[in-house]
Amino acid sequence: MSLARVPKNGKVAVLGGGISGLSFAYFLSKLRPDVKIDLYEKSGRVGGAINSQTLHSQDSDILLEKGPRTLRGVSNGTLLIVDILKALKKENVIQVIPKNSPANKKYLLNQSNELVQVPDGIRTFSSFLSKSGIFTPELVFGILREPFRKGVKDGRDESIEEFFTRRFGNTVLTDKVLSAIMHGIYAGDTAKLSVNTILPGLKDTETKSGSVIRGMFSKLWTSKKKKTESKGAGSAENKSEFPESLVQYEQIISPSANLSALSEQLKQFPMIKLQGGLQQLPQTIFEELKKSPNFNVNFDSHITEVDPIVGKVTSSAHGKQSVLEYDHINSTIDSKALASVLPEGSTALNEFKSALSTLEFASIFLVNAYSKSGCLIPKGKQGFGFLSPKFTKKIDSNPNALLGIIFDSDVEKHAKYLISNSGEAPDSGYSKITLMIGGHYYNQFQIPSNSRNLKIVKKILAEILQLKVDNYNLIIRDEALISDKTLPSLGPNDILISYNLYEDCIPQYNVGYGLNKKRVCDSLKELDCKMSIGGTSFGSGIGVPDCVVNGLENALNVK
Ligand SMILES: C=Cc1c2[nH]c(c1C)Cc1[nH]c(c(CCC(=O)O)c1C)Cc1[nH]c(c(C)c1CCC(=O)O)Cc1[nH]c(c(C)c1C=C)C2
Repeated sequence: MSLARVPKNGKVAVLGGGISGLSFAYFLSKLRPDVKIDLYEKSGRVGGAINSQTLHSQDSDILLEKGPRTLRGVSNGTLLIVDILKALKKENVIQVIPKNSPANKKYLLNQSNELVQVPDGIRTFSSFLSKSGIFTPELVFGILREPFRKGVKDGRDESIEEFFTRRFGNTVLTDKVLSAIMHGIYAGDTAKLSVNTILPGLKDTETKSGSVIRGMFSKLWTSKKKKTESKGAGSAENKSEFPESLVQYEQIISPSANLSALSEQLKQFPMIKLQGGLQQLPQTIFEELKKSPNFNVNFDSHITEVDPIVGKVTSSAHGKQSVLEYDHINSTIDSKALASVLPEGSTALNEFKSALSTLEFASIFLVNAYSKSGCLIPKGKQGFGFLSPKFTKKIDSNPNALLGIIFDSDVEKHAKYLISNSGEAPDSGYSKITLMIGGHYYNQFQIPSNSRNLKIVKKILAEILQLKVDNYNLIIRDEALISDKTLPSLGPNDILISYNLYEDCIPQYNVGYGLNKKRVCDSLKELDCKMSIGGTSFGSGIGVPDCVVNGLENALNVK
């Protein structure tokens, strides 16, 4: 069965006021202004994981991003986001980081606690090879042998680590490089993350060519040949470069979007941010939704039961219970939360519940640090930030469970406005960083207490960022406990440390995820019910742009 269209003047419930729920509500309200939309949000704010907070001191306002802060420039979701902000007259907050900006430099931590730049040219490539510890006879021998190793064609899922061990005979690349990249996207473990879900291109190449290296060379050759041929023929391909959902967006919702031109423009910018914080995105969408008489939001609302067959949502807010029936429910809450409010029922419903509950999550201890005198980022290491690899299979090879650190102030200082030509922001000498700690490590040992984690933070500042911590006065804030957003005036020797523990915040696309997602989709279809699901658990991916695309697809499916 496919999802039923919402009837004229029908009613739709959206569970979760994060970017996924808001995007779905926004697109549906544009496609079907007649439909009544009720949004249920458990907290008192919109945005979910996107959470920009401002602390006010006497002489400055300090913006702290507690969740995602930048967007990939080249992605379908970013095209939608930029077009939405333009349509809602917020294009003046869009900032971009050009390709050649120092803010694009990324570093990897090596085992001697040095930051080694990820190659962006020949000079950085040779220094990366020598300093990252990957240039070993083991790796060279592994690469030379790879084209002659037998390929496996059964499509069986395996971890990234298993795949690389099978193809290259060792884990040098995964331990020292890939594990870091996976820390920087999923906070996940290469020994568990699914190669079929996360790197499907690699698996595909092996299946088609029998070898990753041979397959890559053959792809390079074919694409070069295609380019020459199309140049010679002077032909432009007719097929749209965008998926059907974006084509429909341009046709129905935003006919003046010109996504092709926008896509060409954004290709120059690998990274996008919003002046005033990424929160501007959910907030702007929310302000637009609120203008509609057909939109209603229920804050502080706890969902106690969702019946996807009848379309019933039972919730309580401020001690009052409500039971309402809908023509459609779009759930964007995490899969565990959704499973916990589904009633017991048919085999298909139980199968749906069980598939939803299987997903693992990772938790993050997130610390924003700010110094007025700019002491936090090591000299000569400006850039986006650095990632810490696993180094080896042993859990104690990264005893601080550090995943990576973002150099927020470098990104802020090099951002340019997309629309106006206001140029680079003046350097006011401050530094601001975000430490990400924990992730998959917290699934292997107990999450340390906040005080233990703060000791780890000091150790990281001293040993990796080379800061003489004892010479500074640390102003420490547990943001979950402090509601007052004012700060004392900060001096040059003060360092603000603002921390939060986010439990179970990032879904882990581990081995078996693909099959499990299929179980979720199949059982949902079999239920013949009134529910679609979005969010990061079983939506289109983990990034903000993925959530927006997923919101559009779900809205188009019921329009
Ligand atoms: C250190 C931990 C983390 C850092 N970012 C995240 C974590 C867990 C979360 C995250 N980062 C990315 C995404 C996906 C976004 C999307 O698809 O839109 C998520 C959820 C993007 C990303 N970050 C890095 C890479 C290589 C990527 C993927 C490609 C891209 O968007 O360019 C690198 C990176 N992340 C962090 C650091 C410190 C870092 C590199 C220095 C922090």
